[in-house]
Amino acid sequence: MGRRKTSKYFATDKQKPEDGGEKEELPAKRKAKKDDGKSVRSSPLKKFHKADDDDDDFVPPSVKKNSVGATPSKKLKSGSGRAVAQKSVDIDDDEEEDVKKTESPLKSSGRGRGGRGASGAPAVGRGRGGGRGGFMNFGERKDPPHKGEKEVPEGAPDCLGGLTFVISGTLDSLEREEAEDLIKRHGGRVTGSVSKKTNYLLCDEDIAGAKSTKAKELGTPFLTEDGLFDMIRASKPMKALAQAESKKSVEKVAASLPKKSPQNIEAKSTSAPKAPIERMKTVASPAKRKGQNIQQSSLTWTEKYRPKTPNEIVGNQQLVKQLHTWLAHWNEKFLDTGTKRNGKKQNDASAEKAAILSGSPGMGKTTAAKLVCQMLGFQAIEVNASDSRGKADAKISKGIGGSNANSIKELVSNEALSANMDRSKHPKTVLIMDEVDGMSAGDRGGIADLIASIKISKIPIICICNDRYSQKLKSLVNYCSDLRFRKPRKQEIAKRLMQIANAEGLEVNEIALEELADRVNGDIRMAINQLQYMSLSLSVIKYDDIRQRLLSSAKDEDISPFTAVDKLFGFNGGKLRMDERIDLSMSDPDLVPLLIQENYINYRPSSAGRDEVKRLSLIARAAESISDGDIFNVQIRRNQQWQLSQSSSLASCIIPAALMHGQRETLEQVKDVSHGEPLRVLPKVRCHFCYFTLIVETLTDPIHVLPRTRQRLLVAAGSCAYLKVVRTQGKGPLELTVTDEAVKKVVEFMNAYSISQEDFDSIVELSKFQGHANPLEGIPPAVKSALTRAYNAQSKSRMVQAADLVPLPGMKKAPKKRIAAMLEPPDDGIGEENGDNLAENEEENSSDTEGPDAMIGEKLQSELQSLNSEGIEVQLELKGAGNSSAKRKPAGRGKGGSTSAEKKSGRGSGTAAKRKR
Ligand SMILES: Nc1ncnc2c1ncn2[C@@H]1O[C@H](COP(=O)(O)OP(=O)(O)OP(=O)(O)O)[C@@H](O)[C@H]1O
Repeated sequence: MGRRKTSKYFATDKQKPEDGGEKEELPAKRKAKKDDGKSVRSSPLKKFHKADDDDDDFVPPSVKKNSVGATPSKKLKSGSGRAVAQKSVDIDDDEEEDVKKTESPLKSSGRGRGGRGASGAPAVGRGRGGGRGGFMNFGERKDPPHKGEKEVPEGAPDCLGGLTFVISGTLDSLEREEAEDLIKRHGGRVTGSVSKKTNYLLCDEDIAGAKSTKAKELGTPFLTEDGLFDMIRASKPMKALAQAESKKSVEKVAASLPKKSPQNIEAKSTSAPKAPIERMKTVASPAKRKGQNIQQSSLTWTEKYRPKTPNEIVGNQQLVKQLHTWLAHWNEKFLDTGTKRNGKKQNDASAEKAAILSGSPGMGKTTAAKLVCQMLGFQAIEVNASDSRGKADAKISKGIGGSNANSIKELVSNEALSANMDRSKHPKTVLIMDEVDGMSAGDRGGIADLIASIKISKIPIICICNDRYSQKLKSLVNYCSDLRFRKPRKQEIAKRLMQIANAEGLEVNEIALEELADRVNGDIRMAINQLQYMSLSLSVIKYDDIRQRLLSSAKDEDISPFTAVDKLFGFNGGKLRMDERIDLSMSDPDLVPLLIQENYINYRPSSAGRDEVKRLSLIARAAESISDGDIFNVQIRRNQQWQLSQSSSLASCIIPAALMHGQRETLEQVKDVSHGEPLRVLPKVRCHFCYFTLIVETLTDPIHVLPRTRQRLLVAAGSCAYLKVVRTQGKGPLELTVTDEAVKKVVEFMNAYSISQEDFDSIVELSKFQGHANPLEGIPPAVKSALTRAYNAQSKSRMVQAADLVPLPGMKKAPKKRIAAMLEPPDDGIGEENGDNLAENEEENSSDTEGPDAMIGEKLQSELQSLNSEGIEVQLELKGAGNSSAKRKPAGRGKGGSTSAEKKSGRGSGTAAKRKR
């Protein structure tokens, strides 16, 4: 067993596992098992879907029919499904989360779910751990220990046909998504949780999670990655055999035929028995396809295969019935004026005189509405609500020939449509208002008018929308029967697609269709369109073709900034091509940099491994790059230098993500910080790293500290030089006997990292975390005041640099007025004078950006002192020369609002306006 030599999990095979040790094979019968560790054998029969299984999965008849060449029994004999070391690994049960149920990459963005990204190569963009947990849980799974070290076998195309796998834990060399692809490519099915239908639990370690417990309960055999590889490899000779057989049979048929036209032979050969392994569907011959009439073939498949009866609608049958009932009783409920009761109802505002069908696009809402109308003999008048803009004139007469909205009013109130008229002569009418959520806020009371129309309407109105929760529709839904369409299950969609493929004579694998169905996020229209598109170039569609197609079509998809960041920071972020990275970062050039800035600190870079120092240096480099991005950003925003956009996204997104991509470390909230403010700290991490995190947390608040300062502080905090000196080692310079030397060292250190006195106090304050003693305890007051004096004495040489004023080659300088505006005094007058002076100084300084100016430094000095004391953010630079100005936080970078960090660091006295400066 080669794997035992290579896998770290098998290195501990001999250790007795917690639940009873190594299992050779697992019981065939689905009875509850005791954790006695006894080896049991699995029955091959159970590996096929049973009719009485839960209906979670779509089981086409072919699955049952096909005893695929690679039967489970054979596979087991050939060494698959072998023992799995029952090693106990400390992994969350979340690890067992279903990766199958992740959102489709084609889905429109912003739902907060993890990315099954479709951008990039198979393994690319589908981040590990990017399952239902979404962005925050991203990357919680470990890397495979021998990632990419094994050759992935190529087997017969359908050698895993009819088998259902569940993947658990970390595999030896494959990412889960890669394993999933491998299985599907070979005709197997992958589901998210173990059920009676599951044939194998694919795992290389028994992490005793929910899946393995369930598998043991049901007697589902465990299969290692090597077992799977063997299984696939074993199918190769069978494939050759099967192909030979199939070839023979074709030849036989051809020989037995009188020599006729080539078309005939072709037609016959297609009807020859198929190879047992090839479980492709062929119903219509190519000849049939050719024979279809021109009119039919010119139709798009979505039109051609539009359901003809309500029963043909995929999914949501219950809602279709409800709609049918509502419409069938509409007249008697709202129109029959014979009784007093009915007359009252007509004016009842709460009556559901209209129906609203909601759900994401392409699910069949319009189709359902039309079919139900047709079934009940109603004539449907379809109006796109987003076209009928604006409020109708109160006087209907004025609307004649006027706005669309008025014509709707005319329609719904038309006497000719009322019950008094002879119904046999006037067909019943329904108004279908499509895209009611498309009425924009500027539609001058469009929705209100629609409600008014509903109230007076003498015909039923069916409203259709995508976003049921749109604010605009809040009042409308009160007047409507609320029918919310849900995404049909992928198996249902796949079944429909299979019918279409069959009718079109396409050969397509059902697993491939399920993949397509899975990826379109319930959008049947899109699935059908994709299928039609592929049929133009292929007559046999395989799993890989679908993947390929979806990957390329995903490029045109609107990707949300969250997904973009998810991908950039993901494990596979490093594998993305540069153009892909640029696309991702440009998906929202405003928000992506902010998300990068917010999150880069929360990743453990895969290139750093467990090396904390390396990690910190990467953090520092990322922060440096982000602050460079700020400089570009300022040039772009203020000076309209749009040609810098790519440089900006490179600096603020691509470089930080390239440095930091890896595993996300979720931060948790703790409330027991001495200052009473909730802070997030890394769980299970203590010692100085806590402080590091706390400091980082404070410093990552963009209002508190500007990126460049933050970066330096991060380095300081991260390397713990500061804290180590002051606290951890307990022998900081301040404890040195020679006070001057100690003070000098500390001030040098502070200067080196641009740590202001407030920052110093913040760090000291923060390091009191969780009952730790004051790090400055025991340091004599005289030393402390010597430190303050020394720090202040050196402040003359400190210069300030703002992103706004950094001259870029070939760029024009920021206008003086803007700089002055930027430095306007705080609202409450505390620093009015100071602010003005500073503004003046800045003007002067900005005109002298070409070289150092000691005078300016001196002038600024006093201003900076006072600004600092008022809590105004300035960035101090030790570089004696260069441009100088107070730096303002670039607009839009802030989290907004005042933060705990400010309070903690004693800066809470300033107003929000001041802080933003
Ligand atoms: N549930 C379904 N069953 C079968 N075919 C469907 C279904 N949903 C959509 N289709 C196919 O997609 C086409 C478009 O569907 P339809 O216009 O009804 O979707 P919709 O939900 O109204 O979309 P939108 O919200 O964009 O208007 C149909 O002609 C049909 O071919």
